[in-house]
Amino acid sequence: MLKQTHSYAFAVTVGDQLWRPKMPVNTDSDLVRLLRDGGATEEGKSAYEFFLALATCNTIVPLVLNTLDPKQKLIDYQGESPDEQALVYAAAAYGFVLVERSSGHVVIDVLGERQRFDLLGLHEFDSDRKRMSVIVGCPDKTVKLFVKGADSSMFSIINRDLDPEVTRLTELHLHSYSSLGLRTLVIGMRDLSQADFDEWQSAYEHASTAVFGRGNLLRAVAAQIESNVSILGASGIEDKLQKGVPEAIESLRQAGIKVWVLTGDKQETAISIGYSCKLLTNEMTQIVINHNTMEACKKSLEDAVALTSKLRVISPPAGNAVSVVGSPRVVSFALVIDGNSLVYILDTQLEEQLFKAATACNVVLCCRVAPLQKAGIVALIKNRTDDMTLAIGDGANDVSMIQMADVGIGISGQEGRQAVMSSDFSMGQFRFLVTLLLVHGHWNYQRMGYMILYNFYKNAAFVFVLFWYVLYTAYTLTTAVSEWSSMLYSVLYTALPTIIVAIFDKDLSRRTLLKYPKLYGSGQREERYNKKLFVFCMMESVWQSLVIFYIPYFVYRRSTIDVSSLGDIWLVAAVIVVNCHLALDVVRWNWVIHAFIWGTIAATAICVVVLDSIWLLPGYWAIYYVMGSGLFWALLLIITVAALVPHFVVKVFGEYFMPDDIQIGREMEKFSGDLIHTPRSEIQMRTLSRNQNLIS
Ligand SMILES: Nc1ncnc2c1ncn2[C@@H]1O[C@H](COP(=O)(O)OP(=O)(O)OP(=O)(O)O)[C@@H](O)[C@H]1O
Ligand SMILES: [Mg+2]
Repeated sequence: MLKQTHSYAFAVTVGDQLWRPKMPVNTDSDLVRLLRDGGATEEGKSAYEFFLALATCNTIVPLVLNTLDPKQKLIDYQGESPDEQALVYAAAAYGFVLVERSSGHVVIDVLGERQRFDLLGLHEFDSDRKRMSVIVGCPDKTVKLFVKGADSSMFSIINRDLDPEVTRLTELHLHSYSSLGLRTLVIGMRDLSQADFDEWQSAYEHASTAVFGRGNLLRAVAAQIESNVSILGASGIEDKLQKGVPEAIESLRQAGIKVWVLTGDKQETAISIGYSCKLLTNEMTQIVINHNTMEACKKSLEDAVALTSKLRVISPPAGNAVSVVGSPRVVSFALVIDGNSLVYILDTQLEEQLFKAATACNVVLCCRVAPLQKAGIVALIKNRTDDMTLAIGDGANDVSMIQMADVGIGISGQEGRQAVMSSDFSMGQFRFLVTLLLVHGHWNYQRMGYMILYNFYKNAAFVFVLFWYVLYTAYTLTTAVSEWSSMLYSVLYTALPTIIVAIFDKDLSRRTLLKYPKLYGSGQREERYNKKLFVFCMMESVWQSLVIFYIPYFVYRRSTIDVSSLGDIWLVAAVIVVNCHLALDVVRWNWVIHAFIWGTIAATAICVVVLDSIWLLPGYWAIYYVMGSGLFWALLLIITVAALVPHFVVKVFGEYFMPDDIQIGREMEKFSGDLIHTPRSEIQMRTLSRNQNLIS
């Protein structure tokens, strides 16, 4: 177990300079002594080779940094795997300081003595093999293979003839490390004879120069040489959770989002991390599926489905997480399933059972899964439900699932850029996901929903006005509104306010949305865009068009004004009505919205006057015939009021008698004094009808 504290155990002298690893590591004095003095004993030799393996079997690049003191330099280890960095720092602290790396060799300061090791071969780590290995030519002319990897993959390649006690003890230690939530690795070694090496070299050269299927050939060569390995030791590395992860998961779950965890880690580590991020709780019933045969997996899945449905019958559904005193206890389930079992389940007839069991559980935790299995799990949900899936991950092994999910998010961290490069959004910390979904997701949804409806409405309202006119022209499709005005209606008279409101308006503040994650449910219940709202907004546009058309029609029916003047009145009235309609729906006013809504109405008036002053156009002087009279202005006012009264009344009644969560939230914001004193649990929000899935 390697812990970082503040003591330097080792430094390297280069010329008159002192080189120190950048990260201070606390060391075990017994182990340091064993390494220094115990070269002759079996235990000392193993320890020596263990640290040599840590220093050589990696892809870390050492960088030498200057310090304020010209006599001191810091060695910074850079690499894509934070685990490898930790291990190389640990090796350095015990006297195996990686000083230099080139493509063909590494230089390691071994207990004060510089040694050059030839890198004869490197089988890179990949998440399917779950191990990596290097072939090293040592200064004493021996050739060694160092391997490190996940326990599951390492125990399958060890030399069974060697001391079984070592294996047993290693397994015991690994179990205790992973139960503490540490990420474990097993390190092994094999001495290669010249014949072994020659055989490997020719196979390796053949594979690495192959034009087709190079990856598979190289993997086969690696599998060939990575056998009969003897165990040198195991390591446990603390993988600290980022700040705010438990709180973020809690918020997401309150928002009705199902959180599933897919990790390449060992089962015990994954469960322990599940507890520390509060995804798993002691009240949960854990269903563990961890088998090596299809029959066993099938039986476990059937049992899981039966158990969840049986216990659900006697307890309320999962969505109703609020338990009332005296009511039956809410039974929540966590499904823990490992990659071995998924091999027999994904892409087979058992997939359906897995889907049933997983959706019946509150939490799903998949461990030791390969990258393609991660994508398979996302596809399991995506192909069977209408729910949206979101995958978030930080490593190269998360790329497939990020690409498979509807929304892919990459965390830019210490594990390289692959996840970020393949994602739709990238962020520095997991907790920012809450703001992305609950705040920006909510705002975007309500803006998009409203703007789609509003655009249908405003265009329909105007087109209906033109249509009513056609009824009086024997369906000849002549129009009272000039062609210029018809075109400018969409391009100028009503376009900009729509865009500005869609950018600036916010139905609720960021603070409220973050404080009450259940407000996110509005999107899941499709409250801002649905058939009912669509029909309602079409009815509004019919009503408003009737008001806009018929009031001037009846008023001027017996007058001498021509059809172009009437057309101008219809146009100006329509622009005022649809813009005032928008103004009625704006929640958060600012000067930009004011400027664009009222400015657009003013701009329309100016444009109409200018167009009617051009003697070449058909409606020349039309507006001047009517705008001089008070009747024209009174009409505009009457039309606007009459057109908007139903919208206003429905809005007021709806908000007063049937307020939805958003409206309650808005009122709370208005009386924010009360908001501060209202305990969170007293505010009842609706439960969700649909779920969304988040997979990380
Ligand atoms: N550089 C490495 N060298 C050797 N083995 C490694 C290395 N990195 C990871 N492993 C082993 O392979 C396993 C699988 O790694 P993988 O990157 O697929 O998932 P992970 O990093 O454990 O989990 P997560 O899915 O949370 O990123 C790890 O649990 C670890 O035991
Ligand atoms: Mg990883």
